Amino acid sequence: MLSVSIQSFSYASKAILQDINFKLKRGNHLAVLGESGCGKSTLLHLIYGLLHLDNGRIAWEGEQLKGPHHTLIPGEPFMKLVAQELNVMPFITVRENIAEHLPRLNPEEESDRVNTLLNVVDLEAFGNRKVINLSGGQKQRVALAKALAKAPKLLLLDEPFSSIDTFRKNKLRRSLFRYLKEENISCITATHDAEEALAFSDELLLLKEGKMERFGKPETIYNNLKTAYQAGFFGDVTVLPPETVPSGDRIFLPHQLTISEKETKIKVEVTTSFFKGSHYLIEAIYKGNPIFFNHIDEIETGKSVFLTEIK
Ligand SMILES: Nc1ncnc2c1ncn2[C@@H]1O[C@H](COP(=O)(O)OP(=O)(O)OP(=O)(O)O)[C@@H](O)[C@H]1O
Repeated sequence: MLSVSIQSFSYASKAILQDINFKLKRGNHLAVLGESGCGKSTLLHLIYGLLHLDNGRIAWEGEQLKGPHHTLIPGEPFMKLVAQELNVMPFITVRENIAEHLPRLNPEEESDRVNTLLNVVDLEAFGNRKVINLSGGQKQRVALAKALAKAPKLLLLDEPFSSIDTFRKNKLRRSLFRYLKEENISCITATHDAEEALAFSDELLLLKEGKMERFGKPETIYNNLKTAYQAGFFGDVTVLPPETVPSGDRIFLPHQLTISEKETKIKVEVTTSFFKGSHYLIEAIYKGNPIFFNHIDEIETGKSVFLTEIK
């Protein structure tokens, strides 16, 4: 179990993180979601032990982590951090990179281990290629495999899929998170990608300006979004005055509103239809404010329709 309790952390005099408290069970995956600059990387660096925490306590299996003032080489040995600046060696092969820190006692075992990891990151065809000749996304995958080589207990991922195309990203995420579950490796991912956070995490931490906005199960948070800021992570937000909706819920994501055949209190005028593949996102105007809902077809600009909430 990882236990994080940060009263405050500042660079110089500027407070970056405040009152962050959570626990993460062994083998569970936490996604940290927040705007750029809200402190996601700082949180990972504090946990990893690159930054010193004066006001707070970070513990693993009940034991406090001492931080950089007490260790010669920054970083706890049982953790790995895959950061935005990749820790890969360009002039050696993918296999050599992954095997770099393995104990080299049994060549056959080592080779099997490298093969397993090449499979997890879908780089089997590139094992003997020098890293310098790989794309940015392929380098990110080498860095991931390298971080997993010595079987860490906790993996910290800072935007690990940022350079990877959608097709590969989905495949890689499924394969990586399945592997982490099988191996009982805890993982914390800093991300801007709400879809990824919902699909692959056991716990979700929403950060707002360095403070904990929400912490909990993704389903619980998503089904009970309390503010427009929280909802904004997951799509275009509509805020309606309470008198317009019988349930009294005022914050809506586009899938929660639909066209009503009957007259309702929410009469809107359509301004734009955005093609989303499986449906259209419709932007409309309600009493001078934008309102968003999903619809199967495009709707003519200027058309008036009535909306109702989907229960
Ligand atoms: N070494 C540093 N010295 C001073 N301020 C810093 C330092 N590193 C980061 N900051 C500031 O701390 C804040 C949080 O930065 P951090 O990198 O943790 O954010 P982030 O949420 O990871 O952002 P992004 O999503 O853009 O990577 C930012 O305002 C940043 O400018």
